[in-house]
Amino acid sequence: MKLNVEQRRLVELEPQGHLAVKGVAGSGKTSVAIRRLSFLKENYCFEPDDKILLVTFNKTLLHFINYHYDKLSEAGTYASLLATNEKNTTITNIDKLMFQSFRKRSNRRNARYQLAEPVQKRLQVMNQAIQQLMTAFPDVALLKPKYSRFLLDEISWIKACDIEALEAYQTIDRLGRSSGASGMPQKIIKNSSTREAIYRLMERYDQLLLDEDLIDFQTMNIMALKEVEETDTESYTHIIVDESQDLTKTQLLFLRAIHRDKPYGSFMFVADNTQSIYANSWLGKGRSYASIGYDMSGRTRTLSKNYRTTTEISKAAYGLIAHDEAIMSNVDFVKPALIDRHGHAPIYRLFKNHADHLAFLTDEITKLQNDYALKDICIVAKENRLLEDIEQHLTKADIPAHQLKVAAPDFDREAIKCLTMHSIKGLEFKVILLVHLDEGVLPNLKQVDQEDEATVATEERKLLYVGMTRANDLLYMTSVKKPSRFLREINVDHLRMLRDQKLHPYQTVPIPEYRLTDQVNDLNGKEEKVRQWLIKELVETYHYPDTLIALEYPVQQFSKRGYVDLAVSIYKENEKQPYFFVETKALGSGLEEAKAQLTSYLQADTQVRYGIVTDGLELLIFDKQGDYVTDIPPCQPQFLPQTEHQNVYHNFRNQKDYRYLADKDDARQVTVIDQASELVLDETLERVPVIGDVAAGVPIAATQHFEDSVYLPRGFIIRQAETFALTVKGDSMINIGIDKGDIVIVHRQQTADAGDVVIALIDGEATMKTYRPMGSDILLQSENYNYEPIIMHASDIEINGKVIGVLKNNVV
Ligand SMILES: Nc1ncnc2c1ncn2[C@@H]1O[C@H](COP(=O)(O)OP(=O)(O)OP(=O)(O)O)[C@@H](O)[C@H]1O
Repeated sequence: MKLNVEQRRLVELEPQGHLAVKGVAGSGKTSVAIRRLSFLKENYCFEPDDKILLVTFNKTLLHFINYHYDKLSEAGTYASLLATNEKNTTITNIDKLMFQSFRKRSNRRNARYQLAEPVQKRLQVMNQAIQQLMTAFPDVALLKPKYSRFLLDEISWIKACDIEALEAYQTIDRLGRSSGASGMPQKIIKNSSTREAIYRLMERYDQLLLDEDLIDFQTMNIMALKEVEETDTESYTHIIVDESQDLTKTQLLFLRAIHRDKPYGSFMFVADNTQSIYANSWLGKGRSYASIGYDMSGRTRTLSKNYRTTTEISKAAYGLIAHDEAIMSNVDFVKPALIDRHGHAPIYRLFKNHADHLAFLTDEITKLQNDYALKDICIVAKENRLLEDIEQHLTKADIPAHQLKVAAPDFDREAIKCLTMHSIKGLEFKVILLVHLDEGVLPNLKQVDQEDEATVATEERKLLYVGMTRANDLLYMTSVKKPSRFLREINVDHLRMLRDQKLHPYQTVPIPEYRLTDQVNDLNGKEEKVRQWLIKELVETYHYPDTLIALEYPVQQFSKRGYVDLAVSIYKENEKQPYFFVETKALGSGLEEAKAQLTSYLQADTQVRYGIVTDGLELLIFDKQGDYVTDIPPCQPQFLPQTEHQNVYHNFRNQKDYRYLADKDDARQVTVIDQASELVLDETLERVPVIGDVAAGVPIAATQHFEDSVYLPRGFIIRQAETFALTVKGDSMINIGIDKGDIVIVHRQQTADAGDVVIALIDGEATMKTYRPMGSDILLQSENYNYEPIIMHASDIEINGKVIGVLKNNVV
């Protein structure tokens, strides 16, 4: 991979303290971070105590980096990058790093704290603390065991923000959540007895845990921070933090504390706020670097090109975030730029039940195996529980699948990977299947107060964005029963129903936009919704004019007459005949019955070629033999009734051929298309009169009357006033493509150069020949071996003009 200029500059920047790198998904942030590590190691580690740290938030990303660069270094490309086992270089994740400091502190102080796991233990202690404090705060309705989960979250947030005093908590903006969960009796407003009660609750809860030698995860982080602030044992000359937007304030302060300030030292924060998906993150909520002690004025760089995904996937993903005011107005938002790499549009499917969903995944993955290795395919869901069924189902169908273990992921195993949206952050796979994008799952607003809905929805929208931007080549998205509201935010033009189809997923057409309503019986019918969606697709995506579409098309089956829901006809040799029949069913109502019905209609009509059945969620296309066809055949020019003459114009001035389309009823309506480039010429047309006939054989009498006109682009002629046209009689010029019935375009002139095709008058009769002067004689040469050349003295020949083009008579 060759870095672009901006990326290379960042890698090779002379280290001068702190720097923020903002970048969009897939812009090479991680790639830059890793190369930067190598650059600093080689050039800016002079002293024996100089050390470099590359830290990630996500553990899976850490493994992914090691996996990737292991591979690269095996290939000899980045031998110096595989530095994890070298003394002065550490690549690790923040939790591991902080846990080590916490352990050191515990050992130093001979303390035996354990993490309070599982969550039930913490809830139990929380309930105990609530009971003990209830009487002290009788008016705080939030102090109830039923809110213990919510209170745990709030306390975790206080610690993550390194809030060390009640006064600080009373005044801090509560970004990420403005109130209690759904049904909460009180808002957590500033300077309130509620905030005081929560703070005291935290102290009590921590003490109760400590009594059992327990601490929670956030306290462990605080202890780690204290350890490095107090002891100065661990320090790094250079620190690079990937995914900075996800770190809590405590974690960021920890990193600041282990950074040793040297004149050639550096601290690079790499971040993308659009991918900030954690409630407790600090910078990701739009807070400034100044809040953790770094002034970034003039110290920010941006990477805006997404190299990972195709233009089609990027457009869909950007369409999603463009809907979110909170994301767009964030000061650190970077507008993504597209690179020109094209592929399939993202595929979206909705299923009415789990069985259909699982069947689709199995079928599709079986097909995908023709193009991709299993390990390059990753199934992603919001929650682990949603992946379990799928994993089991695939395994039963002999498709190896496994949930990637966060602690020790095996990226090389030849099996489909299953991951949650959170743990896939920072990673990429050739094919991503984002499953269960169901309303209620994403977003899950069940526990959320109305006021907080927008905030939580932003977080979950970002989660979907993260998932979508993991795909290199192909992105599938699925929902079961009810699609996530976010899918409605993605313009349906960016999505397809199947990999090799142009068809967009079902979308309800508003009744005022229904087409062919004069043929519709019940505008409010359920089946009509699906039919109208398909009509819209046939017209807008497959380009059939609605004049070729008929509803309730009659089909005679022996003595019985049936009616097909929709028939598309085409013209063949100017005769209209049915091309395909369609049966539409109400949304999600299944296709079996419709397919049987349509098969009998196909048999009954001798001309129709294909049948299509759809219920909006599924669509089958088959021919008369019952063989399935990949896509609906698009409308082609020859399917339409002939309304134009189609001819070829050969331009002698540049020796190029053009398609010349003239309206049958109005010769002035002309379209000229360059045959090589297929581009339509956008030039003013000039009228050229057809003034008579010219012999291309024996001379015939020159006539001078206006019969007709042709219209030509201005660039084809030299001067309109000097241009005329003649209809060709005879066949003496056939070797250069001028035939009987063609119209030649002539520029009026009295002289000619050798080789010009001229109109010459001999004894008042016009003939067309190639002009060859021979001293005082002129040879007029036919371009047909059957005709002898004519030799005449120059004074006996009058040149009337030079042929500059020919409009062929034959229809193409
Ligand atoms: N200049 C480049 N030319 C070609 N490919 C590139 C370039 N820069 C990055 N890539 C590729 O783009 C993909 C994304 O890179 P990387 O993971 O470093 O981006 P990122 O900004 O960290 O992404 P994210 O934040 O979405 O995880 C990788 O496959 C990488 O190899």
